[in-house]
Amino acid sequence: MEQSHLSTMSQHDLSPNGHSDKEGASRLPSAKVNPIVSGLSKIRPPGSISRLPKLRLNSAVDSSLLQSPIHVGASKKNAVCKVENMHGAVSPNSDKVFTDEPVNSMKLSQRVKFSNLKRKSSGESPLSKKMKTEDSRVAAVKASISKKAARRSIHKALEITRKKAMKEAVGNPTAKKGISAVKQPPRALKNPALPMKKVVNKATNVKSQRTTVTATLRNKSANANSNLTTSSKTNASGKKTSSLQKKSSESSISGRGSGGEKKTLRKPWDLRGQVEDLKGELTKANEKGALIDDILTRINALETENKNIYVEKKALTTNVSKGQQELTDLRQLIDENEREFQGKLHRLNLENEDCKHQIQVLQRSRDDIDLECRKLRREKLDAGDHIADLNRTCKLKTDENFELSGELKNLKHKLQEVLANNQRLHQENREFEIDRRRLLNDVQELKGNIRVFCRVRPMLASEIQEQGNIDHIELTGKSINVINESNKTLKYSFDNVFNPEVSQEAVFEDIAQLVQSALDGYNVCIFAYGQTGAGKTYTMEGPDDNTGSEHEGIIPRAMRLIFEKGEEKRKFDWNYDLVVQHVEIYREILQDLLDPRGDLNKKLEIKTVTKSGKGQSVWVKNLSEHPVSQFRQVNK
Ligand SMILES: Nc1ncnc2c1ncn2[C@@H]1O[C@H](COP(=O)(O)OP(=O)(O)OP(=O)(O)O)[C@@H](O)[C@H]1O
Repeated sequence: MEQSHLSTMSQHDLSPNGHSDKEGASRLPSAKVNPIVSGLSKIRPPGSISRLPKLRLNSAVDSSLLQSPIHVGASKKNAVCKVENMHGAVSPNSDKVFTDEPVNSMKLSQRVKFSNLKRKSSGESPLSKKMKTEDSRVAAVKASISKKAARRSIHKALEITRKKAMKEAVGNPTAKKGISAVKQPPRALKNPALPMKKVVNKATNVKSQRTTVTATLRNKSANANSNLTTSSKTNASGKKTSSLQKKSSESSISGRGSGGEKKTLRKPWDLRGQVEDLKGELTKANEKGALIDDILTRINALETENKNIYVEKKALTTNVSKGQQELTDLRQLIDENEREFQGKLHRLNLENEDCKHQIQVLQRSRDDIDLECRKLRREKLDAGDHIADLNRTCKLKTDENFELSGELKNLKHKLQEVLANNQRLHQENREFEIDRRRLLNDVQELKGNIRVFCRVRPMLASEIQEQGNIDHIELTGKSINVINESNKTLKYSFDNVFNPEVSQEAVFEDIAQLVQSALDGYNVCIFAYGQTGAGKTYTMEGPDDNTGSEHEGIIPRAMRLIFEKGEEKRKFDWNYDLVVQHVEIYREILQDLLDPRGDLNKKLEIKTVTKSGKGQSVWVKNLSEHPVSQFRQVNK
């Protein structure tokens, strides 16, 4: 039954909020296994001994003592404490010290965090080292309160207390009052939650009561009932003391001891027996007092330890807060770094894809280049063969060139001779040209500067149909014989007479010399005269319909000859600039036929300019000029 009570109390004490919370206990399995850690983890401020938790000891306390609600005091070092069996939830097989002090939930949660941090951390952090140190200290404290050590301390204290009590009992005559005081339980001891300072005060009262009991034993003559009555007057506990005294008396009559043992009923006159009983109780009280002294000593040690742990835990808490803040900062930094890393990773993946694509393109290009290289190597081999052939050919050509160089030298020499000869011929040609011009001009002058040709056109089909053949005109060389109506022959002589069968080319042969005279720098005028339909237009220009170059008239043929003669003269360093003017005189009115504006009202005037030594030059004022360099420009 004691053990089951212990288990229940342990679970309740370890709840995070200090109440009977099984759920809270279940969340803290480690606290269940080692409850002293939780009790010590609740750090008290230095000097607050009144709030220290009550300690529960293990089987070092006698079972009868635990069952009996006897409160005793011990005088060792004037330290007083109490032990109650009602809270002595100590396991007989356990060396652990328990406390019913509510455990601070925050501290426990912090401890759980420490454990979590310790588990999460792969290395040995300073916090985990501190926790390990704390656990080792707790283990040391538990070991110090081992069963054997407690028994030795209790026996020693009881021995000392017994001797002191016997000495005082012999010399104290007022023992009768103390008997009732011994039986009187202090009010503070009924309340397990009383502060430790009050417990100490009550224990001081118990000490004085124990001294009184010793005095009573020394007298050996006091009446138990009367003593019990008298002690109620001197006891500071008042009414409660009287009630306890009555309980003690009844207990004595009923014959059962406080430890549940069966006691022998003492007769009222059996003072010796009663003294023996009191001695036994005194012995037990002394044992309890020694035990209390030992416990107080350990309490002081634990308080000191508690203070140190408090300071350490405060420092650890500060360090943990800093560590948590650092951990939070590190996590934020890790998150930022992770986001940045993810962004960089994404960019790198994209770049990687681009690189892969570029690599594929480059690989294809490399394959193409390899193919091209193989092709070029083959071409190189072919080119090598070709170069060899070319070298051979070049060598042959070099030899040939050497031979040709000799020939070239000879040719150059000949060329020099030809050039000299050409120069000579050129000079001769110039002289010949001058002679030719002079002779041509003489011929033209001999022929006459004004020459008249007569051209008889053939009869048209319509004329033949209307008039038939004409037989009254006879052509004889350079004259025409006309038989008039009186049958008289009239002879007309000309520089030349062209019969109807003479072609345009034949007519132009005589005209061509005049063109040469014009190119030689002489003024030439060719015009046709005759009645309507005589054939002037045909002779000068050609037929209306384009029937071919053989029917071209004098003007186109003269123009072609001018350009041809000009090109020939260029070979002999002659340069000609040709301009064209085209004017029509109709009814004494001049008309510019090449006027680009087509101004028919433009007034043209024939002017004559006298040049010194060159006679007169005729020109038409306001007549447009058109430079030409090719025949097709004028044959439109
Ligand atoms: N030598 C020729 N051979 C063949 N046909 C010719 C010859 N001369 C003129 N004719 C023809 O005679 C016709 C009249 O000729 P053309 O128009 O040249 O006369 P014209 O003197 O210019 O007349 P007009 O003064 O009225 O202009 C034309 O049909 C032309 O083809």
